[in-house]
Amino acid sequence: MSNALIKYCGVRSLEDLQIVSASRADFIGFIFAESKRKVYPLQVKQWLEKVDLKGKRLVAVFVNPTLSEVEEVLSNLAIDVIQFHGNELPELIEKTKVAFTGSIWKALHHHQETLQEIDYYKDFVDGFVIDSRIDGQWGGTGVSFDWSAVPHYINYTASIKKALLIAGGVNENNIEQLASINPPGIDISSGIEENDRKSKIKIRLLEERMFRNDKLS
Ligand SMILES: O=C(O)c1ccccc1N[C@@H]1O[C@H](COP(=O)(O)O)[C@@H](O)[C@H]1O
Repeated sequence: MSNALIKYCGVRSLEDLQIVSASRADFIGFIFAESKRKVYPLQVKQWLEKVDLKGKRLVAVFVNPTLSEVEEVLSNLAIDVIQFHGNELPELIEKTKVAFTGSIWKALHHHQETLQEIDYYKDFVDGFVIDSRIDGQWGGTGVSFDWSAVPHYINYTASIKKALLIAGGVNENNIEQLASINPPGIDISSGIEENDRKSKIKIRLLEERMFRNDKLS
């Protein structure tokens, strides 16, 4: 059984939103950055008026935004978490906190010095998303990193009392392997898509496998 929180990210249509709202996700993410998954605040606002989120929390994902881009999203949408997925500086994070009382997560790419990067950001954010490092791309790559490093991230973020989500290439075929390492959170975008749309079938398979032994525990 897994206790991991789930974030389904990269919702880019009303249909995607309806599908993930009916899932077991805890968080729903929208990409406000250059990506095939990019969405706009007013568009998302219209979708949200038509869908019951069933208590799921909303995450706004940015890549090196200006403060006014962040403010535009916050003024239109009831965002619970901001995820900074670029190389944002602590100054921007601090300015964001003036108008935002929700949680802030910093996404970092897995490499030799990611634990030092966690240290650098730890006083400014509430949690971390660890994603794969792929040249020329910030996220949404569909590529996993070497999960033998995940226990180090779990132990370190627990010791500093920060949230942790593992991202990058998670799908219905490898979810059991990742869930068995017990990360506190799992973040998925490409792995629940079919032809650039969120897939009910992939989500059902992934959740069946992730929570396979729930009834036995
Ligand atoms: O999903 C995107 O298009 C994206 C673009 C720019 C920055 C972050 C993006 N998504 C984040 O990437 C991981 C999930 O990636 P994957 O597709 O499951 O491998 C997750 O943190 C998303 O928030």
